[in-house]
Amino acid sequence: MGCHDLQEDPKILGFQNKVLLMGSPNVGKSVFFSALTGIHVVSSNYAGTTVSYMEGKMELGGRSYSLIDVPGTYTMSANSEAEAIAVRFAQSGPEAVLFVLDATNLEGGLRLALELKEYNLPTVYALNMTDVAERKGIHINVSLLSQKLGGPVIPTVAVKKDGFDELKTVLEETLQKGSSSQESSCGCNCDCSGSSASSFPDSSSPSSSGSSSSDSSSSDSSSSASSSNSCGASCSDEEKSERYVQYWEQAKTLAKEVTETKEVKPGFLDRLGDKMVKPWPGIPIAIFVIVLSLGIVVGAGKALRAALILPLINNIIVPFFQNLFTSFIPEGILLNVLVGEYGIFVISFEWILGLVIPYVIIFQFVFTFLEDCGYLPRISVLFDNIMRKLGVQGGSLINIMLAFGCAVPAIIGTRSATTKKERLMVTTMICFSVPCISQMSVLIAMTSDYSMSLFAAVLISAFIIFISVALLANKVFKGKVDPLVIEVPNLLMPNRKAYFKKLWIRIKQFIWEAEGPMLLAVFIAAIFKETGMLDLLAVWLEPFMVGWLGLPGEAVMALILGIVRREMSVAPLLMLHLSGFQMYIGAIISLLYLPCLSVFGILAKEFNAKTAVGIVLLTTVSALFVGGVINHVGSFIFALI
Ligand SMILES: Nc1nc2c(ncn2[C@@H]2O[C@H](COP(=O)(O)OP(=O)(O)OP(=O)(O)O)[C@@H](O)[C@H]2O)c(=O)[nH]1
Ligand SMILES: [Mg+2]
Repeated sequence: MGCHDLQEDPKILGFQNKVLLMGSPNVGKSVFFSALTGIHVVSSNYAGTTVSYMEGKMELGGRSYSLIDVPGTYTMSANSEAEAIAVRFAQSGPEAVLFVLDATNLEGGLRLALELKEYNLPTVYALNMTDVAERKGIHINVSLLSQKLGGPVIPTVAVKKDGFDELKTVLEETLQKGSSSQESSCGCNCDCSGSSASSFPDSSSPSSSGSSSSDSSSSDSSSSASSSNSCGASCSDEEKSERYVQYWEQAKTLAKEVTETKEVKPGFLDRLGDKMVKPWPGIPIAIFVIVLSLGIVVGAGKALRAALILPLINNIIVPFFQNLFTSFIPEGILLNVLVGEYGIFVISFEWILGLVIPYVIIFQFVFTFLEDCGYLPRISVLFDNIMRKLGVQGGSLINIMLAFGCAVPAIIGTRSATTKKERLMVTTMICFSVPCISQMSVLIAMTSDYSMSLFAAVLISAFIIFISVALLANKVFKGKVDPLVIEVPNLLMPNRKAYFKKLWIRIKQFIWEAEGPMLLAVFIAAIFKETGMLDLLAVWLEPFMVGWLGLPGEAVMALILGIVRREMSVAPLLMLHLSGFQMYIGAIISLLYLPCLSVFGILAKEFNAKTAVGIVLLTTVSALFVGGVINHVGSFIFALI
């Protein structure tokens, strides 16, 4: 069964000498991956950071292996797309598994470890987070655990690479042994009758068997009625849930047997972490954290811009290029395209370096900290009830928060959603009403330079739009939303080195990925303005722009550039000396307006072209409709007072 399904997945089968990094979500797999392959992948302190797999080369004992960072899973029953990938890899004939256990939550990891034993794969266990376990007074009897699991167990602190030398040696030995004894490449070896418990050495005879001890003659797909591609999923639903309960029971017993917990007074972080998930004082703390984060981004971004970046642009960079080009290019269109009002060498600095970069950098500082300390899942738990009323789980808040950074990883992150409805709902909410930080930066500059209350009005409106979109989408999308299953991680002080590395990678990635499209938008703007095309278009579209939206005709530039990048749907408005009310209309249109080209691409890839086109049409129409309605209602009210 399983092996047949894999033929459809040549990419997964294609990797040579696979070693799988597996385990529950948020146990540190990606930190192992980065350390063992030298490839940096994002790791964050919440479940579901890795939703697709990563492959990297790892050298051990003179041989090269493909190390695969498999998405974290709670079970092998393929409940989400991320779990389905894990199942497919387990069935793809890997040479070995490096299974990461979290020492502070052994039971959950063991449940999955026992289930994975059905696949008969040579396995090395890394008992990670032993630093946090120690802080909590948790002591684990490593040799007993190793006996019970029938495979080597190595204690580690991944963020400090503690235990890695031993881990590599043991993994190398296991791989050598495995390559001489491995027979089958499809290890699926489960027994729906419940005797799969035999894959777990009996606790009364701890040393009796190893990871390859399970009964290889037990049933395979022939016993199955189901067509799912998971080993365990070949059983009927009833059998599956029986097996699930069985594994829980075994994991619970085993965890109890090997764990000794000393009473230690919980430290400050543990106490704070517990308090943060209770409505009191969790909700006031959450409001404080959100307001403080916003305050830091707005305040520090504005300060950085005013004190450093604007003087640099206005006094040094732009005059330099103006002098340079005027010295050898005669007055005319070419000079204007380069250094005129909308010149490429003027607005690329003013918009990209002056408006976007300062806020993006500070946002990443704050967000990466919240991500790595483990606060985001706490917000998810806290607001689960409210989010559920809107039609999604609290857990989806993590992806929604991620979208403030950029919608692209957030939409990819929705792969961890357990139902199609949840995925569609969250994606729609992100596309319609969550501004990315680039767009926010320009909104902050545009509205707060005018008045802080205008900025507050835009934020409140964005919140109302968010709720309305969710309620509407909840009616439109049929299906169910599963209850929240989220593991609240330990509250950690982020590891300084890992934090700065991730920050640097994110900023570099932003500049690398956003720079091209931003420059393209700047180029289009310069050509449109300086060749007179903008004026023509402005006259042509005047009835719509002025009559319906209440904006000057030239504001059409914002609508054109907004197709390329979201922040460019606001930046051109800065040049137009708008009134406060017009700025508000422009801000709301930009909030609702179509997502940028990259988002369009990812929607087409993750869903299909129809969904992508549908979202683009709906966002555009609703932005222009709502903008016009605000203009007319507002003008009517102003006329009355
Ligand atoms: N204190 C401490 N933190 C760790 C250790 N190992 C990993 N972490 C942190 O734990 C968090 C989770 O690590 P990840 O590597 O993202 O976990 P993952 O298993 O890849 O998670 P998913 O991709 O969600 O399945 C990160 O914030 C890491 O920095 C450790 O041994 N000690
Ligand atoms: Mg990961």
